[in-house]
Amino acid sequence: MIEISGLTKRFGPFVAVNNVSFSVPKGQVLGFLGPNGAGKSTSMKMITGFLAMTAGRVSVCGHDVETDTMAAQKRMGYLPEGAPAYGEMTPIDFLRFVAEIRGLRGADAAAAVGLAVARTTLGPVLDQPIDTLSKGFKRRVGLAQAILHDPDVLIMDEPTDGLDPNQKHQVRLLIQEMARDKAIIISTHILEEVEAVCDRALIIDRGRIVADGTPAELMGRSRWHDAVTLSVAFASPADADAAETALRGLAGTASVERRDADAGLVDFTVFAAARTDQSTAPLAEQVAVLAQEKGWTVKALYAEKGRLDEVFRMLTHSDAPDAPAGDVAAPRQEISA
Ligand SMILES: Nc1ncnc2c1ncn2[C@@H]1O[C@H](COP(=O)(O)OP(=O)(O)OP(=O)(O)O)[C@@H](O)[C@H]1O
Repeated sequence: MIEISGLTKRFGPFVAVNNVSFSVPKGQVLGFLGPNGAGKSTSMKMITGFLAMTAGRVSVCGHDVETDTMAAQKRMGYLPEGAPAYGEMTPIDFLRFVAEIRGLRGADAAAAVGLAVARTTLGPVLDQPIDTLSKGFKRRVGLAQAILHDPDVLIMDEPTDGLDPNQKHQVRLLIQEMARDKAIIISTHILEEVEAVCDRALIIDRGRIVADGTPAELMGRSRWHDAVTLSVAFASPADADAAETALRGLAGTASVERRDADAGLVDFTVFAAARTDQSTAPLAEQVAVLAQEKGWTVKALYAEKGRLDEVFRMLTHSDAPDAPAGDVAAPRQEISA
């Protein structure tokens, strides 16, 4: 439903988005991750046709965003960053206005506005000027206008920004519910959100894609992937030393960290070696079997899927200094009408 190839944006000599290509099929929620200034909002503005691209091509439901902008925008809902414009309007007037420009009339418009209001629980503030609303309600007005015409494609720039935990949960449920028959791109800084709602994540850094995979695949790149932490009570320090040696000797172990607590309680974190042979037992199982064989008094044991924040830090930079002007996709040839 969304096809993007070679998407590039320069601001003077600065390259904000650098030769980005990906596609999103129906039914997929794609998470767009990256540090501040990575190029997420700029990409979303180009995908939705609100910012001219320097090079590349974007097609939405078969419509070229640059040459067939209106048709592409009809199929899209867009939640930009920040609050909706027209702050002096009330949410109900704003949504009726959006329904009208989306071509909805009469009962269809009323039904669409009613459904969007219900889905974003805007009922209590419908008659209050948007400027006077809390950040969370402003965000929900933006969300309501994006979903109003039930678009096939939804592009949402930090949809849960400014929402309290209950509202975040509600919006994530709404995204999951809508995902079945839409292609959705969301940008977010909240890594739990990626695990909660995204089927796939793209990490973008300094305008380039640096990772593309399911949340599980990305977590698989973490040092913490399959790591096992266990707390064991030992009668003597010598027993703890022997246990550490045994843990280090397991086939699946890459390394072991040890933290001695009071009263003979020791925490071990056993990091997993890359599992090349799938017929060997997972590390958690190897550790559990060892603990049972040795008769350790295990107080707690858990395995981790991996840590997305660690993968994010590994792949991205915390700042976005000026990118070099070279090494950029060639500008697209002008297409004559
Ligand atoms: N109109 C503009 N003129 C010059 N530079 C711009 C313009 N718009 C964006 N940029 C620059 O492009 C880079 C990417 O910005 P963008 O807003 O896309 O980042 P982002 O990934 O959305 O960041 P954030 O997470 O902070 O929202 C930034 O360095 C930004 O300063």
